[in-house]
Amino acid sequence: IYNVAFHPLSNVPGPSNWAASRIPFIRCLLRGTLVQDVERLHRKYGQVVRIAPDEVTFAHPDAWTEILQPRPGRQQFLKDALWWSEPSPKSLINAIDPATHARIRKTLVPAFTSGALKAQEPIIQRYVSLLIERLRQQVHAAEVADGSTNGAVVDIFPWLNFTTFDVFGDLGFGESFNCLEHSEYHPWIALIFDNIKAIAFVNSVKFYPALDWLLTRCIPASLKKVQADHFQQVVDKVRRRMNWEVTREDLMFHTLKEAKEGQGMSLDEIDYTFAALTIAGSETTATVLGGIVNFLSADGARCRLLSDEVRSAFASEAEITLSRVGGLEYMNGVINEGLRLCPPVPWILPRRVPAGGERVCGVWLAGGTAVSIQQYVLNRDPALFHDASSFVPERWLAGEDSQAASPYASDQRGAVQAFSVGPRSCLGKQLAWAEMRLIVARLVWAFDITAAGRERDGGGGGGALQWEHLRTFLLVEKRAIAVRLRRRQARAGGRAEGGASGSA
Ligand code: HEM
Repeated sequence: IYNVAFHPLSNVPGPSNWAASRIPFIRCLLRGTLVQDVERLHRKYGQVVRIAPDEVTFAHPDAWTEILQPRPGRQQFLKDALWWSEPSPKSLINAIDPATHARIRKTLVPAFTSGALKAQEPIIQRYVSLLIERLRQQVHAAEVADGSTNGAVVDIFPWLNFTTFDVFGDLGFGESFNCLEHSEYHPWIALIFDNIKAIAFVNSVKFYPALDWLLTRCIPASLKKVQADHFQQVVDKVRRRMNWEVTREDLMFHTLKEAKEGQGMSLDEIDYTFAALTIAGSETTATVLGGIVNFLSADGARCRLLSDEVRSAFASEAEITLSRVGGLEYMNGVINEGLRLCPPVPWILPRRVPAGGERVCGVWLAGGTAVSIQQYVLNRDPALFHDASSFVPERWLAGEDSQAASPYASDQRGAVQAFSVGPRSCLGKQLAWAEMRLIVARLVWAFDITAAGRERDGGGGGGALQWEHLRTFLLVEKRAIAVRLRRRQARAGGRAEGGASGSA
């Protein structure tokens, strides 16, 4: 009764059972449906909703700057210790203290500049070429088997994951995970999603400190062992990388250089940071790519627009380089639309309102209140985007926001911040864009892509897979995206693949 009627947050809109206890939140978190359930609450109660006794969540464009962007005269909203605290030592991602975070981030920044990315391009290209080669082999094998030219049906999600993990393995540790080489998940990677799911479960226990001790002891020994083995593999990789005299400037180069000089990160911090980076730098990019392929495969007209743009921009596959793909306007629209509808971090985990309280999006909140941002919900808000749940790359094209006649003129493009903003925003944004551009361009250069099957429960959304049905356990759970890949066919005035040089 106190939480609902007398608590300082009792004036914030929201369902009374969520305001009364954490239980509805935890139930949805453990079911993996929190994002969809909170979306229903936002549509009913508005852009600011109380989703727990001490948490208010925002699907409001101003929340990005008001919560995450430090401003003069205002204290910073720090990451909520409940989600990011011990037992692990500090890493870039879980460091809460701004000075610790800034020290770790400063060490890593040189590895993520445009100059560094240029030097990393040959490594990224190598794995994108291997991806295309493996997919071509599948098409060839299927066509030989059934004596047709119908191509092959492929679940594309694992292949995208293989590529982003192999790229990160090479860039981060100097050794690929060899997923593409062996056409299967490295056993360590196969466990990552279970590990993330486990974190969601463990965190739900932390809401009840009195039970925490007991429930933590209920976590099966086998799960604890999986987590320990997982981490040990990163430690082994870091140690191997440290013993190599590598001159190329990969992601660990500057970190190790500073560590040798007794600066930057401690060994523990390096281990934990690179363990977190392996997931942050691979799962995320693969999710957006999966979303893009899913939507395009179900929309022949838009897929053709994209492949026409790519195929007419380059005379050969070898010409598809980072410096040249950046200028493809329709492709940029496709990727932006993928980031809008399929954000791999669908909700930004809570920050705490600083002591003394602050106003956020017009609502006064007491110090210590947890505040989170629902970017999946925000990006699909019909009040902010015309035809909000449809995949429409055109909304991002130059001029659409200034032509009064365009249905997308009033779209709030700035509300989409898939990489977040402020000092904790994504460090790998440029690397992610580079991978997405090269992979999307090379896929539509090489193949005509169509959806191979649609979910039987169908209805709305578009794509072989209904994105709205995917569960979230901090990150988005992956399900099969069955697409038919055919070697590209010549269109009027165009070239068939035989005319393209530089095969992978
Ligand atoms: C499309 C791909 C990606 C998206 C949409 C994305 C999104 C995000 C978001 C939303 C955050 C902030 C999370 C929070 O504040 O709770 C974040 C943080 C981060 N991301 Fe990404 N990410 C992507 C790819 C990558 C890649 C490729 C890397 C590196 C290899 C990377 C490294 C990081 C790191 C290190 C942080 C933590 C930064 C800090 O706390 O200072 N991400 N990312």
